[in-house]
Amino acid sequence: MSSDELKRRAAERALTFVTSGMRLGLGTGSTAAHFVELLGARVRAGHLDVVGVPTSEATHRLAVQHGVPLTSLDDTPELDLTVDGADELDHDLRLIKGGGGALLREKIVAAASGRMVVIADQSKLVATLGRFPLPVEVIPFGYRSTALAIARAAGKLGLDPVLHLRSGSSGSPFRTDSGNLIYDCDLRAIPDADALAAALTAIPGVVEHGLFIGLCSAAVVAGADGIRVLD
Ligand SMILES: O=C[C@H](O)[C@H](O)[C@H](O)COP(=O)(O)O
Repeated sequence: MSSDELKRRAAERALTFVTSGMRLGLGTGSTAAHFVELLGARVRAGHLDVVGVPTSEATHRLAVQHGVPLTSLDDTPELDLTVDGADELDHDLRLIKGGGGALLREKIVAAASGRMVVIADQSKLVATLGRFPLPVEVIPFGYRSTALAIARAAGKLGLDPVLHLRSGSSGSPFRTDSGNLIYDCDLRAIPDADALAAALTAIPGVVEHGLFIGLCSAAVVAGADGIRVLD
């Protein structure tokens, strides 16, 4: 079974967490896109009555396309449930997110939600976070100084945070929906995610990092042998 089919199965299962009347956070990425599409089908069929807050401009467009009614955090500052993908998750439901550059809005929306459910295919579940390069969002002012501070915080000699580039472009830096830059930090393993998260948060030019700790309450993980719900 393809990884995309597994993502869709996880998304389908996550619909069982949704009930009418819920205010939902809508994640970003290929897995979350399956959820938005399936959710839209239920809404259009009259089986669910929900409102969603998208975590990116891309998800906003997708939700409109699939007929999911939208609101904003300004109008609806508290949400019931966010369903989102992840780049990695461990068995303590700590996550790396932001491979698609949406980590800032994703974290704000997750923090405003009573529950966050992550949907993923089995390949994302790891014993120790860090195989996926950790995205760190920084403001453009002084970004090279901020990169040095990130390398120091990561405590790895020779770590070279790499500026995330636009896909398929001529090498221009990727800009987030908030106009910031992303550094990808290839750490191989993050043995103490809490300490790293605190160190990154303390750097003035860092807007947010892709470590999601204490935010995710359940994960739906789809593998070839079935679906597991971790909580
Ligand atoms: O910024 C992107 C998000 O954090 C995504 O949820 C994450 O990158 C996973 O994306 P995908 O479901 O496409 O693997």
